[in-house]
Amino acid sequence: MSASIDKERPTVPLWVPAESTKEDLEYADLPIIDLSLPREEFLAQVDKVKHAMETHGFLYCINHPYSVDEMTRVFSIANVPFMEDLIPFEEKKQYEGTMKTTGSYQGYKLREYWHIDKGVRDQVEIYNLNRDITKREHPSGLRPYLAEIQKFANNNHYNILHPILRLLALGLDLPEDTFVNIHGFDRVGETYVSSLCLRNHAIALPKSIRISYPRTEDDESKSGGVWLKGHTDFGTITILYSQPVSALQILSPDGKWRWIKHIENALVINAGDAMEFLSGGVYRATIHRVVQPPSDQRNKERLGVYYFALTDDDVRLAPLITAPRDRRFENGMEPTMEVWRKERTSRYGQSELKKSEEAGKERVEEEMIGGVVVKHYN
Ligand SMILES: O=C(O)CCC(=O)C(=O)O
Ligand SMILES: [Fe+2]
Repeated sequence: MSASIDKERPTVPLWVPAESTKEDLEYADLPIIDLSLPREEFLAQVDKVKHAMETHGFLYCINHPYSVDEMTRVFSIANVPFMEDLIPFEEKKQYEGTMKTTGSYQGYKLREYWHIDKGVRDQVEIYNLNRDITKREHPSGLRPYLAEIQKFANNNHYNILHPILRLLALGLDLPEDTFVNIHGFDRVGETYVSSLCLRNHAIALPKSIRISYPRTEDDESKSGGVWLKGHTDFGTITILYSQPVSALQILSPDGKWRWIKHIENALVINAGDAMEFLSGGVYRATIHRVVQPPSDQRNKERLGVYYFALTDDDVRLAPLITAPRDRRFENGMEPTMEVWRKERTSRYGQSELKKSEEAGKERVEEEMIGGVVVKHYN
């Protein structure tokens, strides 16, 4: 719904997404889960979810509670943190996150904070809010929309995350609410509502401020067109609202990178480290990355909306099943969610990485976190 139709909501500059690519890309073939089915039919999708999470670690969900028009409004609000005429750079600096010192991801991640490869730094801007939006103050330009963002967080938590967690628990023959019980909305923890903006062209704004976030051809070639290095997410489940600028790729079990196809108003769901640990390695935290879009979308802005779910901070990331396939930590040595997220957050894109010594894996870099090898892929 355009802001002007709804009289009760504050107006917001309309976000107009790019058109989908016409290029014939090699897409990952992922199953689709329907969130709108009645309970019995919904739960009958368990085998499909289990298989997807065991192999790809990714799947799509359709029929989530927000309509296409409501999502246009959400994307428009998600773009506000990146609009320099609403939130100038000086104010952004004031709300910059303290990832490195506190391991918390709330606030801005400004451009060029991460190292990608060969001295090339990222051009990605992120604004993260805790699911409880009152935890921190937000830039003035975003304040008119906070009630809607809070509603969006609640909706993600109860109407998307929890139903998926039920299927994932049943897929491990655990009681249905096993994962739901450790993802309390009101518990201490850091699930994030996140918007992420990758601008790859110069835009002219009023007041003749020119903001240009282009990557030079030299940067593109040094980093092999990688905008966000291959990584696993560190939480349990990531909910990503499908958007039309193709750039997300997953590393398939056969070692090939495949593109994620845009499906109108669908969600792309993936498992992260914490889900892999809790499921004893049954569900895979799949490596994914963001690369330069296909040629017909190269000059388009790319705006993403996400809900990054983590368990409650005090949960120990030990396998919940009696016969784990894979144990990443020694029995009893598993970190809590709080320790894992802080370590991962403070080190991501900052720490020294070591080139992998495995043959044929020269583009893989590694670091040790809590006794576990974390890999980064270019
Ligand atoms: O923007 C995307 O498509 C994925 C971003 C991502 O992987 C992340 O922020 O963890
Ligand atoms: Fe990710």
